[in-house]
Amino acid sequence: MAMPRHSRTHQRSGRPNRQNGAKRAPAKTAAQAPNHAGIHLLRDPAVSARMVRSSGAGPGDLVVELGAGLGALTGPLAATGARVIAVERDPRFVAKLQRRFSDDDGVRVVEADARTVMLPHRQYAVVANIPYAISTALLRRLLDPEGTSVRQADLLVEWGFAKRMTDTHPRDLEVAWWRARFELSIAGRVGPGSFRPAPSVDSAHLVVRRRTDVSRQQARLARRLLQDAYRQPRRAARDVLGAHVPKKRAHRLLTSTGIDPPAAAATVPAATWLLLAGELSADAADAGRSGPARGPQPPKRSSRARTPAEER
Ligand SMILES: C[S@@+](CC[C@H](N)C(=O)[O-])C[C@H]1O[C@@H](n2cnc3c(N)ncnc32)[C@H](O)[C@@H]1O
Repeated sequence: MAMPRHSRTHQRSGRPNRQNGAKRAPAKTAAQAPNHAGIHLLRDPAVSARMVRSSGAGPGDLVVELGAGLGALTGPLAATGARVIAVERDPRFVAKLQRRFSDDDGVRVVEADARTVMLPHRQYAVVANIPYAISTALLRRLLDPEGTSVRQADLLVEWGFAKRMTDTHPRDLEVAWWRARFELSIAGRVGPGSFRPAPSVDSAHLVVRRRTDVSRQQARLARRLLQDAYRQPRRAARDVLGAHVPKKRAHRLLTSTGIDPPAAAATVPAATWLLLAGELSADAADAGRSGPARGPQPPKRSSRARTPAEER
């Protein structure tokens, strides 16, 4: 990413808004009153250390830190020997970061909005204690299939948000689709005492890892199945799958994954649709075709749905 050591790539809006780092809940007491418009800085070095360790950052790696603040994560990240691009929107923090890391060639401070800053083309990791208000926007940005080459993201987000992202039955198609290509998991719960000032809700260390066990074709098929299932949640699972393979095959595949074929599509976990997409992808490969199987099928290998690991 060709950015100057300190580049002002985007104008700040100038509007006083809660996206400027607010951990959502308004302060209730003077002692809790947020500095810098509600920004909750990380003050627990154990949390920073866990996040940095989890990111796998090391020499030769490129890490983008979004919302670097005063550098609670930037410092430990730089200590791993990784190259760090610290993105921060607030010029007051930018100035402090620049002073703190002026002698460190491995850290580049960029004054920009994390939602629009140019992201690297080469593979990179993200580590961030991001404002709750922009969690969705950032995930959308980072996990855009066309967009970026993010390998892993370690994020501090609101606990409830992390639960929604890792739910067996994601409420939103978009989240289900992210989960077909990335593993989203909660690595730990982080209490308000880990931040200054303390927010009024718990946070989660959310880990997002690009899946290496899902082929492009499987992901494409999973998207189609998920779209159908989310758009017609009451439609029978066998009919959703039956739009892509003959009915008998759909029946067998669903049964082998423990799904009752007439069950409503909405009751099938997102992970199962991904598994089924793997089966369709294998069918297409077996048939020597590039697209999903549509017409009558050759004799089946096995009615047992293979796990993504077996697909490799
Ligand atoms: C919750 S604080 C975390 C700061 C620091 N990473 C830490 O853990 O102590 C969020 C930081 O993100 C910055 N920020 C807020 N909105 C941003 C945006 N859209 N783009 C870049 N930085 C932003 C804030 O100025 C603040 O420094």
